[in-house]
Amino acid sequence: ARGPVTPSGVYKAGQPLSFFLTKVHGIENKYNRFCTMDVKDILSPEMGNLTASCQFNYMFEVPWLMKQYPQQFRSKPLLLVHGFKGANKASLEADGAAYSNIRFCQARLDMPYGTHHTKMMFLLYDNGMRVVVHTSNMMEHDWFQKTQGMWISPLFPKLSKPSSTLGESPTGFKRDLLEYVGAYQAYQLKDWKDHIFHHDMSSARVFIVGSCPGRHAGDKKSHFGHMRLRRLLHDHGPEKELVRTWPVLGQYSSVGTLGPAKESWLCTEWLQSLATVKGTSCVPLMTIPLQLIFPTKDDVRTSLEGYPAGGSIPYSIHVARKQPYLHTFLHQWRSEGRGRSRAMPHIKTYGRPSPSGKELAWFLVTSANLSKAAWGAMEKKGSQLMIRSYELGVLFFPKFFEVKGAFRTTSDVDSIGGGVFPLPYDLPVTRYSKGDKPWIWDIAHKELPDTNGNMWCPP
Ligand SMILES: O=C(O)CCC(=O)Nc1ccc(C(=O)O)c(C(=O)O)c1
Repeated sequence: ARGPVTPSGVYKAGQPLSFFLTKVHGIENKYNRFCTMDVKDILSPEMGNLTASCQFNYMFEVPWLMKQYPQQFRSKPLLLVHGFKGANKASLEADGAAYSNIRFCQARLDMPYGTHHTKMMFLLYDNGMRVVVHTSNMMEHDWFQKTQGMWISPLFPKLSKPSSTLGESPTGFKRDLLEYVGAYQAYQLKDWKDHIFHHDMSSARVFIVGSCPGRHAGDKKSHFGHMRLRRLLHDHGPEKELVRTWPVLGQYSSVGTLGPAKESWLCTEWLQSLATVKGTSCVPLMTIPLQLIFPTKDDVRTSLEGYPAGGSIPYSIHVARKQPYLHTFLHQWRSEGRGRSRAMPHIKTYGRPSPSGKELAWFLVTSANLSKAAWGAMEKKGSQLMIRSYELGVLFFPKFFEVKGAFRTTSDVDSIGGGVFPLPYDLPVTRYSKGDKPWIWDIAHKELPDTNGNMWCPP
């Protein structure tokens, strides 16, 4: 099947879920034809006549980023929202100084060890606005041979006058996006808050799941991080009976320190949130299979990029050796259906698949890795949630896409379409083989050469 080939054709074919993977260079065309978009496709005039944009991200290669915009859009106002301080901030601002249309907003990071991880685009057109929530840094390597994900909003039409209530979606998208942007308390974001006020976002069918640094207590405790996900699953999640034996799935590209035992945070507080079902979080956690997908050393070694792919999978030996229990939950990166087994994951996704993997009760694509910094950790006997980083994701529930019960899924590119959820990887998952080790970026890997015939000798 030839399938759509223009950016707007591919975008339309991906509706209404609008969940895309980035184009992977160097693989067969068929794997880049459906539900895939490249950065230049997102910024194409076919998606709208751009008048201004805002890029929230962690890492920016400014000259490369400017070249991704069509020539006629390169002079439009561009705001870069980052979390850099000191020399890194000075270096980024120096890169931007060459472009008179670029302005900066430094996100405040008051908690130690926090990062501005959120990856989001605001695209303002002459006839509306679009929001993109994704997982790629604004640098060439992130859009070349990795598996990355994105949700691209519908075109939100302009309202005749600004409103915080008009233009609200069934999922509260406009209110939640405004709350997230408001959390920066940054004057440079005022114009973009006004643009959000000025647009009709009623067609958004996903929920915002964000994190922002701070100690969130009272009713704010459920506005961010894993407690936000717990609240949304409680209000809109699957029926307890449907998913009683279904695993909780986590897939990510980095891991923080999670504590000395699985009971410290992973299989208590965090799993409690992800295992929440409609109406209750009181589920017997011991009965819930936890399946974590994280690339093995060999997945990285034999990947399209070879060992250098591991430069974006920053799992440190100092963290890994403190938590050997984590390795009992690990599964390989497999994406035969999407042609991406060798395109290492920088995408982060979480969900509730059936044991066969043919059904899915909910799905989250987000910037959040498996870390307390990203998801938050309870303090003061669970009265407050402490989050260190900015993160952003969008959550898909079947009922908001007129699907009864669970999504039917596929990772086979030939059966994408018709309301089936296009998975980034193959389900059911594949356990680590005997002898498989998780990828660790700060130790040498010299037993076997990678795709390019090189070894990995970190400094
Ligand atoms: O912070 C932690 O939990 C441990 C260290 C770490 O994970 N750092 C990091 C920084 C930037 C990015 C990014 O690419 O934005 C990513 C990522 O996305 O994997 C990860």
